[in-house]
Amino acid sequence: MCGIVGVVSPGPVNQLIYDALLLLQHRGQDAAGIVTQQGSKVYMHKAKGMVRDIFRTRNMRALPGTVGLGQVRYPTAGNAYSEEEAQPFYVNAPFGITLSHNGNLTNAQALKAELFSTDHRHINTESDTEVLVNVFAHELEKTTRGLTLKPEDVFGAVTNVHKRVRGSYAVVTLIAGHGMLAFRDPYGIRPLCIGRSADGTVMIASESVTLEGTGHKFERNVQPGEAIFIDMQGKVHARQCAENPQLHPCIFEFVYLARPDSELDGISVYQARLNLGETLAKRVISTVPPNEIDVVIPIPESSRPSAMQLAQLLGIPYREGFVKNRYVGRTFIMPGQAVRKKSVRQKLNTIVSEFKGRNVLLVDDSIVRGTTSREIVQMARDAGARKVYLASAAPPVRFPNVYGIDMPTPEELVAHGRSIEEIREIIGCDALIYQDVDGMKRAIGSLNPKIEGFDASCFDGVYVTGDINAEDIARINEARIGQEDPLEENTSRLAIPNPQEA
Ligand SMILES: O=P(O)(O)OC[C@H]1O[C@H](OP(=O)(O)OP(=O)(O)O)[C@H](O)[C@@H]1O
Ligand SMILES: NC(=O)CC[C@H](N)C(=O)O
Ligand SMILES: [Mg+2]
Repeated sequence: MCGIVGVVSPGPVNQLIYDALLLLQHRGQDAAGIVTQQGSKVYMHKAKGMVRDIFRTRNMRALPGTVGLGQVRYPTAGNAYSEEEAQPFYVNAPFGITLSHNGNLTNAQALKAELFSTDHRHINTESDTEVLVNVFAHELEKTTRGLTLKPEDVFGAVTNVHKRVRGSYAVVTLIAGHGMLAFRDPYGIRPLCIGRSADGTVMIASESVTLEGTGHKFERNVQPGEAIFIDMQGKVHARQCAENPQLHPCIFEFVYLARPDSELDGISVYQARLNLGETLAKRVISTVPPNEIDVVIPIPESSRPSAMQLAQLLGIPYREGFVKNRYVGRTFIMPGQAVRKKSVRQKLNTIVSEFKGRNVLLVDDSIVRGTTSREIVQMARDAGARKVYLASAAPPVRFPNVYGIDMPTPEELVAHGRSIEEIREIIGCDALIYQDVDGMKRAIGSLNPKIEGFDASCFDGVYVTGDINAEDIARINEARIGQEDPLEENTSRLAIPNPQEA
């Protein structure tokens, strides 16, 4: 789940894209990049790190032009350590194309071989995005004649991309001298929306908060399979390019990935989290009598709306017991288990008086590797809690994700192949309460009946593209394992240790 943005404007776009990337930073902390175009020349700056550290004044000055793209990266293919895999990606033919991608291609390796043997294109990194830009460039080459480019040519190329590419992809791309194109995979797994400002600037971005926060009015979501081409005059052309589009957005966006002040595919992320808290409250009652809970404490940041709603329904005080150091990023999207584990302690600290002598119910939005929960439960005990109960607003994460969330290895998921009691033992809490899969789907799906279904694969093992088997998962997993930072002593692919060893 990277964050992407594309802009066509009457004025300079460098600062606008920078501001948009700050509003997408929660979607990717490892690398960022901006590309702009002035005349027929393309300007790019990309590097590892957070947006604020990458773009200095001299870099911003070197990004002139009124059209551009930006990306914040959270790697799901290749690795976090290679600067070349930062986005956007550039290919020089045809026209000069730059592309930014949120998602993950599940047939990237097959496409890479095909690109070499059939299309005679060399792919130089392990990034699936480099594969994607080359497939698109090859298809655009085929649909265009000479130096003119018509919207039909662009739509023809996207139609062919949909035929060749599998997996999830929300994309913004710049075709030098011609305009900006955005498209979304036929299942709409990753989010993408379009908005406009009073001066006629058109912005396409991963989340609605990016549009609103930069002075653009949200117009609509890009439909699954749809392509939107904005020419250099700012005229918007749109076309459905997939044969059988179906809206199945990733449910984990609502659980954790997106900002609560965004609306994705007609659903307020905040309301989704409140609803999750409501259904979770009912499950808590059936496990722990509410009179045995003195206080409900959220695990900052993402669980707050669910915890608040749960506490209200149970009639139990909601208190802040952990203070978050705002200068430490999101731990789940950090690369490598060692850094994630260290960061939980750096990021959260207890207010001892909220725990001392109390039975506390901690609420988190999700438990994935269990890194956060194990540390947090221990911290609550160290602060003097009598009983520590833990509730998760999402069901157990039991299956790998192949669509743009970095959880490719089943063994690293604390809930994989384990009973709730076994997980409870590993986490070390006195009771563990999980949301159930249907409850989660109902809580969120009820907010937009038009949604045909969700990609909830990490919870239910059902892959919406229908073409993922154990072999694919092993291959995607292998590709990620091989990309670990050799300098990191404790890799992210460690199996969960026994409680005795922990
Ligand atoms: O079981 P784990 O592998 O630890 O992953 C789950 C945790 O990671 C996320 O928090 P994160 O710190 O990334 O971000 P947040 O501040 O938005 O909650 C999520 O909200 C859970 O707290
Ligand atoms: N999380 C994402 O969307 C990642 C995009 C792309 N697969 C990359 O690794 O750069
Ligand atoms: Mg969290």
